[in-house]
Amino acid sequence: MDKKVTLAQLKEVVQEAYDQVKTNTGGKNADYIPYLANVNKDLFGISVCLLNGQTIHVGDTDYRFGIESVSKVHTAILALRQYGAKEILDKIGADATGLPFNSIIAILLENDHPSTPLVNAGAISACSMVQPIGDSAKKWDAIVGNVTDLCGSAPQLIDELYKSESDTNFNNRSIAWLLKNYNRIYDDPDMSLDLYTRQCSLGVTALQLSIAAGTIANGGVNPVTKKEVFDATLAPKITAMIAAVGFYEHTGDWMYTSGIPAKTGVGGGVMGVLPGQFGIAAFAPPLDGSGNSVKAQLAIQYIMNKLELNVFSNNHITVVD
Ligand SMILES: NC(=O)CC[C@H](N)C(=O)O
Repeated sequence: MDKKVTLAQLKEVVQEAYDQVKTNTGGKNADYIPYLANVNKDLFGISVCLLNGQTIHVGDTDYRFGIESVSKVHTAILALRQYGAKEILDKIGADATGLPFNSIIAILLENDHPSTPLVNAGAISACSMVQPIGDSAKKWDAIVGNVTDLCGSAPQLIDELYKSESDTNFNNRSIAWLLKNYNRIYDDPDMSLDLYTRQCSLGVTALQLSIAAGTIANGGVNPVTKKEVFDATLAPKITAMIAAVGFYEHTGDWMYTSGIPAKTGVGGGVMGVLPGQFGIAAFAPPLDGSGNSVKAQLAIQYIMNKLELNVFSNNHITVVD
């Protein structure tokens, strides 16, 4: 069913979601990365990017927060661009782990396979694959350039977060070297881990993330800059990965209750992709027990349900003047 909504009606729904969720006090900031524990817990913003490039934003959508695991999507796209869909499936995979994002057991259970670029193991593996192999500075330029193209503007490294995370990422160090043991790291393990840690420390806004989501929803063409960032054939691949594991061990519950493939990060960001319709992002630091922003989840669920949209239904909206 195709439903016509005006931009004003859509704005009203986003504003309602914001008003309903703003006072929620559930969850708490990530504290295993010291920087994140100190971010203002009351920050909250929602941004929607339509495929004609219009954006709707409410709340703190210009605040730069740590992109964290949402960056896994961006770098998976870069790896897909550089290697193609088949090689990424063979070398990393596109599977759900059903386990927490930083699980070591998942690597062992999957016969040494990192499962997907959207959990820590696969993301470190993806960073190792970024070309040119062996050149950390050029790899970093490629990672940042790709994030910039997807978001339509540049991210900024949050130095304090990078330092905080580098000083405490012992679990990820184990993952990098375990993967090396299984020949699943395709460059120097310490360099690959450092690139991963640095990309997680990029500061982005909810507005930027909604544009990145809009680029995926729009088949690889950035709706705002109109630049073709990646080939349209890769869009369903990356969305399939997000749908399979975007909320880690709670991905099934998330898809069931929200109907939108979305990826979370412990900085409090969530980025959702509704193919052919829009990209959405919400940001609020307090997290549930699995590291997913409580308010961002509620806000996106509210909007999807209110508009009666679902990636598994036949409902569409057309935004009219
Ligand atoms: N879920 C996340 O956002 C985790 C990202 C964080 N940089 C980590 O590796 O632990």
